[in-house]
Amino acid sequence: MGESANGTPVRPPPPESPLRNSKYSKVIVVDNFFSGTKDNLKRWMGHPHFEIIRHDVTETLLVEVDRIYHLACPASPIFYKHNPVKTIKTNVMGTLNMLGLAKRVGARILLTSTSEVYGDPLVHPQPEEYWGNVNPIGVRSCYDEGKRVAETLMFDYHRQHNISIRVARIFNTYGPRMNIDDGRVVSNFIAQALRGETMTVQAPGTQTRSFCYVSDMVEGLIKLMEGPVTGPINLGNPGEFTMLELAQAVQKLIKPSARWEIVDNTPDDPRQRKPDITKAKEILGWEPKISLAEGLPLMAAEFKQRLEISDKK
Ligand SMILES: NC(=O)c1ccc[n+]([C@@H]2O[C@H](COP(=O)([O-])OP(=O)(O)OC[C@H]3O[C@@H](n4cnc5c(N)ncnc54)[C@H](O)[C@@H]3O)[C@@H](O)[C@H]2O)c1
Ligand SMILES: O=c1ccn([C@@H]2O[C@H](COP(=O)(O)OP(=O)(O)O[C@H]3OC[C@@H](O)[C@H](O)[C@H]3O)[C@@H](O)[C@H]2O)c(=O)[nH]1
Repeated sequence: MGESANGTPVRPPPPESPLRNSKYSKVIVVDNFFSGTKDNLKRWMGHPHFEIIRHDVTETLLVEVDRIYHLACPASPIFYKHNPVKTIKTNVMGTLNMLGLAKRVGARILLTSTSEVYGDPLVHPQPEEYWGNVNPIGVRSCYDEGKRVAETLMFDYHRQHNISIRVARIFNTYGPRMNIDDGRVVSNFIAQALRGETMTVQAPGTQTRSFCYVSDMVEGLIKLMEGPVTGPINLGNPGEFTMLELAQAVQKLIKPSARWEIVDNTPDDPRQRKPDITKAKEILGWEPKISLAEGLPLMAAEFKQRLEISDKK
């Protein structure tokens, strides 16, 4: 038995499934398309080892798999606050169903938890040992308390049923193919600047976030899934920026004449956030490679294409 980051023993992987022995990996995407879109999957459609199932994870799912990346959840604050009861159901019942599936087929399961489990953190930067500062009855609770329960379920299934688990605590991640109207800050600022709209900096503007480019995140998730520890492990880019600094970076990149205004914020917005990624570096040999200055232009170029904005405009 190996030892995990938090001292929880890691059980040996379940017996080899027939899928593990096949020459190629097969991927089954399960999504109810609440905030996602099939457009992002077009290039894989028709591939013999790729399949999509329209399914809501709050319902039971019967498939044969040996790895489960459990990402399904509304993730943008405007989406998760839109139907908070559904958000918490997705976190609780969705995670229970995915754990039930993992138990039935002997699969390893990875949960994409979040930096939001640290709430409005009183420790900075945030290490995995920090228990957080979360409002249990606020407008964000459906998401942050939901993810905290999802983590609890993961570890209870691990201890009680010997399920092989991995828990990633993801910090703000961005990149091409995000929903243009997703509502999160990087996509908002880029879309607003490209459309010639005023960027909406929510008050006070001095709150900080650390932004990780999507390809770095995917690499981190795969390393965690195939690595030796259960986690929880922070995955994120430690570069820390205020929202005003982000607006300035987008202005410099897209249009010097782009403007921003300070608008009202919603309650319980964390004032600071930055991952301590010592564990990810030491245990997984992972750290992000793409800085915000490198990632923003890649995202802006793809947003331009989708918004059909030419460089001459
Ligand atoms: N991007 C980030 O900054 C970030 C940070 C921390 C954690 N996460 C987590 O990573 C995961 C992916 O986030 P994302 O940023 O790619 O968001 P996203 O909205 O692009 O992806 C979430 C996906 O889950 C699907 N979904 C939602 N509810 C579902 C349900 N009940 N059944 C089936 N599918 C459902 C959506 O349709 C969408 O395709 C989420 O679990 C999120 O909480 C993301
Ligand atoms: O238009 C906007 C949108 C957001 N913001 C600010 O930008 C900061 C980041 O907001 P986002 O909505 O992008 O994301 P948050 O950091 O609040 O939450 C995210 O955290 C990690 C994940 O789990 C989720 O993807 C999401 O909950 C906040 O301080 C918010 O007030 C703006 O200034 N303007």
